[in-house]
Amino acid sequence: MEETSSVFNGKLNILGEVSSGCSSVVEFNLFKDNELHILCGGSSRKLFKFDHVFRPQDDQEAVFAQTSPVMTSVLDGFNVCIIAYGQTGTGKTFTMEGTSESSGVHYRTLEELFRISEERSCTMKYDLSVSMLEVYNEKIRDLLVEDSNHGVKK
Ligand SMILES: Nc1ncnc2c1ncn2[C@@H]1O[C@H](COP(=O)(O)OP(=O)(O)OP(=O)(O)O)[C@@H](O)[C@H]1O
Repeated sequence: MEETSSVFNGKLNILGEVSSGCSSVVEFNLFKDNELHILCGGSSRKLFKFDHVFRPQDDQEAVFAQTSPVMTSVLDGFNVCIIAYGQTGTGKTFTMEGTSESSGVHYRTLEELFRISEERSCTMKYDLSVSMLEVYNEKIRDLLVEDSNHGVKK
């Protein structure tokens, strides 16, 4: 997914994917990384505010830089949940799992958790375990067993 962007009146517009006669309906405020503008036609627009909005040029490293303090807080006793939510093809798997060249949140988090637990090994002992579940069509499936119904492990 190759995108270029341009700065226009302090707003960031996505080009690239919209080069074939279409136009982007998403606009970012360059000075506020927590705002997303949806253009609704004419001069009408809707403003959504979040804790943080990633831009098209933000890579896996940028996403992990935001999420890692939350993820690693589990080692200090906090419960953490990160949910990738969105319609099909919007990049949930890419963001969470990534590719061999560009790993996502899962791999980076595990590396970081192991790194910190090693660093603290003189004073703390951590037991790390992983479970991976998919919720699809209101059914929960254990992704770490080959066939959830028969319990055959991968
Ligand atoms: N930030 C990104 N940079 C480059 N490629 C991306 C990015 N996000 C998604 N893609 C690509 O877009 C395609 C769809 O992404 P992905 O499979 O992650 O979507 P998804 O939300 O998990 O879809 P589904 O709900 O159908 O499983 C993939 O080919 C993926 O590699």
